[in-house]
Amino acid sequence: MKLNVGILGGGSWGTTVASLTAKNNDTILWARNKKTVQEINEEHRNSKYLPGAELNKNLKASTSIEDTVKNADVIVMGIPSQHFREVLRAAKPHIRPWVPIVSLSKGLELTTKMRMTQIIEEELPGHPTGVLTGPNLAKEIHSGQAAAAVIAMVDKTIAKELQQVFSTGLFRVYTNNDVIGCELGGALKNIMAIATGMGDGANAGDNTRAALITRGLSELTRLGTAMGGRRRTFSGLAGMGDLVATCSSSKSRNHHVGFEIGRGKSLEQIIEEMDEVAEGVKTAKVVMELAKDYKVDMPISREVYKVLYEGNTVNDAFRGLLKIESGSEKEPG
Ligand SMILES: NC(=O)C1=CN([C@@H]2O[C@H](COP(=O)(O)OP(=O)(O)OC[C@H]3O[C@@H](n4cnc5c(N)ncnc54)[C@H](OP(=O)(O)O)[C@@H]3O)[C@@H](O)[C@H]2O)C=CC1
Ligand SMILES: O=C(CO)COP(=O)(O)O
Repeated sequence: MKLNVGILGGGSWGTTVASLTAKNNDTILWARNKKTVQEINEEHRNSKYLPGAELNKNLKASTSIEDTVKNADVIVMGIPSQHFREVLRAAKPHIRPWVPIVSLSKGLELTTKMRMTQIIEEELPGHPTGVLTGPNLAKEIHSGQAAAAVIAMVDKTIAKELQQVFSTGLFRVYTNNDVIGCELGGALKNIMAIATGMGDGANAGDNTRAALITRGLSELTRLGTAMGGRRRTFSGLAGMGDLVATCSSSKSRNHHVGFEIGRGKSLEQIIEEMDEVAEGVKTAKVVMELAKDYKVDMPISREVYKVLYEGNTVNDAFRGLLKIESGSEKEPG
């Protein structure tokens, strides 16, 4: 069945997902930047975020939130987490009552510690909500490389319908009804990507990266399950899958932040030089509070936080991790 899809956010991921859904559905992408909208409509490109990528010719873009969402059968939010709520509020008066809202974002709101689907439920109660997540580096999907993702929704029937909307030949979408776990997997792995980036930038080696990924998985599983996610979810695409892709890829913005820190640059300079979002930088702050709230030990996240915000060096971080007594791998998390 062909649906009307309204996607908010013309960055690298919002544009990528819009180009995928435009293959089989009528899709409108909202971007606030007029030049981006004009370029998508006239040249089928978004050169700011996806240089060199050719977008689906059926994709239409608009600077009007109202026009993007008013006839939509599903709304997709590709807005970075710290701006998610303000854009959703702007769209709210124009959204029909029953329409499902799917988040693409992998972060937590700094001021409230909320997940994006919690924000949707708070701002638009009664709408089915979900998240599309997984190991999905936008630039690879544009180069025609195969990838798998998860659509997580509590309502299995809607999840199955949306599975069809997002799936294309090379983009394979699975369903999952653990929204909390899927959403937390995507947000928490970004901190681990900063950690492995730091190691890679400082030439720490492949063994170190593997140790960080593996212990990172146990760390994010510990917090994720304490917050209500299912353990099994963290070993799936939204957990381990995304963790492995992001922690080992120079295409990841979070890995890039860590890498440049590992090479000696300051966080301020790195952010200044970046045009795209690295969600893990803010998520690291939220996670320190969540770790306290849920009484969960998060040693890797803590060391990343200290480097980002307390002036510690990458060497301090690795020394800090090595000082911790190594327990048994059999223990929970
Ligand atoms: N890129 C990827 O590979 C993937 C990203 N994600 C997640 O998707 C989410 C979106 O990221 P991504 O597309 O990569 O981000 P980008 O940094 O590529 O783009 C950000 C987009 O958000 C817009 N934006 C920023 N601030 C505001 C605001 N205050 N109001 C309205 N629009 C705003 C930008 O508009 P403007 O250009 O006008 O500034 C731009 O369109 C993130 O949470 C990310 O973690 C998930 C999977 C893969
Ligand atoms: O989430 C992503 C891939 O799944 C994208 O990661 P970055 O935001 O670090 O680029």
